[in-house]
Amino acid sequence: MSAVLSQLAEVLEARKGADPKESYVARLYDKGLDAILKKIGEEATETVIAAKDGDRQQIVYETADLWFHCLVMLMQQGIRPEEVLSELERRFGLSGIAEKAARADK
Ligand SMILES: N=c1c2ncn([C@@H]3O[C@H](COP(=O)(O)OP(=O)(O)OP(=O)(O)O)[C@@H](O)[C@H]3O)c2ncn1[C@@H]1O[C@H](COP(=O)(O)O)[C@@H](O)[C@H]1O
Repeated sequence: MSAVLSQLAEVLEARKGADPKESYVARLYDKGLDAILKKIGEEATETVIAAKDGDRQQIVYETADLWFHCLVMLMQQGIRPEEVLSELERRFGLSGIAEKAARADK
């Protein structure tokens, strides 16, 4: 999971120097932050609609679109996905659940 995000982040970083005519991501960077944020808003709405409809396949598809556009925003802001994953790990650690799970494994 984190490997996919890291590898995709590398591709998104490389797209900063790509031709907007040939790359969707380069086109988004070229349009700027507002265009990226607009896509996040649209994909979030589409995810909500898919969940309300209870359409399992569509929920997965739209959530992937939402996560992807959030990743584009992070990279545009110079933030690596690992920073977000570390924050989630930190919260998980704080909750004590990780520790309990590790003890149960022994
Ligand atoms: N994971 C994705 C990915 N997920 C979604 N999308 C694009 O996000 C858009 C989703 O928007 P919509 O559903 O609203 O569809 P749309 O009407 O075509 O969108 P707009 O043109 O209106 O923005 C589509 O154009 C999808 O192709 C993605 N585009 C690219 N990637 C990855 O990013 C990498 C770099 O992409 P390029 O920059 O195109 O080479 C690729 O190798 C892929 O792995």
